[in-house]
Amino acid sequence: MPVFRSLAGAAKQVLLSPGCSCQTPALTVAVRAMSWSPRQVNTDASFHSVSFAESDHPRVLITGGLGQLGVGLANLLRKRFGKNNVILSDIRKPPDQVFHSGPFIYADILDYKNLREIIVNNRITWLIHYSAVLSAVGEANVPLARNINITGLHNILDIAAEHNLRLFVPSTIGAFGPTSPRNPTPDLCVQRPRTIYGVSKVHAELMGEYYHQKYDLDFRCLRYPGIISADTLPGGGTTDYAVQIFHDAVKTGKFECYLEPKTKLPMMYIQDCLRATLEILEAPAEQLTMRTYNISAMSFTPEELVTEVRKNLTDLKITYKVDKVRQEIADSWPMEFDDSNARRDWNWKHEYDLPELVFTMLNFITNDQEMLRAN
Ligand SMILES: NC(=O)c1ccc[n+]([C@@H]2O[C@H](COP(=O)([O-])OP(=O)(O)OC[C@H]3O[C@@H](n4cnc5c(N)ncnc54)[C@H](O)[C@@H]3O)[C@@H](O)[C@H]2O)c1
Ligand SMILES: C[C@@H](O)[C@H](N)C(=O)O
Repeated sequence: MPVFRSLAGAAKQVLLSPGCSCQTPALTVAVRAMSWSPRQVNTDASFHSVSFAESDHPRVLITGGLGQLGVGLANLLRKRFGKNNVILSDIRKPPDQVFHSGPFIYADILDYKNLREIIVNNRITWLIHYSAVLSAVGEANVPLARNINITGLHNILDIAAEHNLRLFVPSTIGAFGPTSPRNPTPDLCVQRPRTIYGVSKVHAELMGEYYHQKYDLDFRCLRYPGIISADTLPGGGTTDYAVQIFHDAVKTGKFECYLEPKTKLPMMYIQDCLRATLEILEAPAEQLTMRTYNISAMSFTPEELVTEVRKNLTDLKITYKVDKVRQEIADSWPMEFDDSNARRDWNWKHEYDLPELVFTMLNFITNDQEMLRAN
């Protein structure tokens, strides 16, 4: 299903998901009141209840793991740390193949007690917080985005501080806005985003850095560009067109783009994104001069992407039907991302550029289609 064509539906689906305690404004308030009470975050508290030898493999929990990025990250981390040391979680039912590929658990980030139980019972040492409502769905449902991206994040920060966890929270190019320098956008500059998604991600960056400085929380954060993957669909963002084009090109030979042809945005192939995530998580603390880094691989416009796809699928037909909301968002985001600090501090290097990305995506989706036809 083309995710970007049914944002209202997607927002509704998250709202109505079993276990998601965010159905009405009244409930929202109740959740906030309840989830505050069990916390013992004060300056005298001893958060560091259990410590693990450095040589031990980390025990990892990934929240929001059934979205575009979580399953791929779990696969990568399981190869490195062992299948049973990486627990994938979400509030949705996992597909069979995910359920059978390693530990999966129900975890609602709005339920602090449930989170604490999972962290304690599974002796979690690294928390990777992927649950979020992305930019376009967030604009369609601000209360939901505020609840998941801000209230949920507060639970995550407190639980991580309380249990001395290494915490990774991704941020985004969407954490910048129209008054930020856009070409290129450095790590440190004006950040006045105009979406609830962007506002919540700036909040996450600042809160994480504050907890690091105040409570010694091992907070690590990367600002991801738009991520492109072949086997998982994006969850309702502004950059989703750059995934959908490959599926439509292979299946139907045509694609309708909701952004203008000259809209330039930073993008990255999923494998680079997940490898960067593992690298920042493993980087020795003394190498990190900052706790929030831009990472970058390539920038392109729809027009440039189409030109590259047509080198492989010459008959691809493109039409443009601009979506006002997403166009406005894209016009306020970085065009080129300056990631020189990541390259200097922990040796970040991307592997996929535009031709490599297009080749890999088309290959994957074409093979997938052929296998489907054969079965
Ligand atoms: N995909 C991208 O292009 C991109 C770019 C920049 C940053 N990011 C960030 O990376 C992270 C992962 O992105 P993604 O694309 O996989 O997101 P996604 O939208 O595909 O998935 C988010 C997941 O969060 C889950 N979720 C919703 N409410 C929840 C709750 N109450 N408790 C637990 N889980 C809940 C959803 O079920 C969903 O599976 C997000 O924080 C996102 O902001 C993604
Ligand atoms: C860029 C990113 O955060 C996400 N893909 C979105 O468009 O919302």
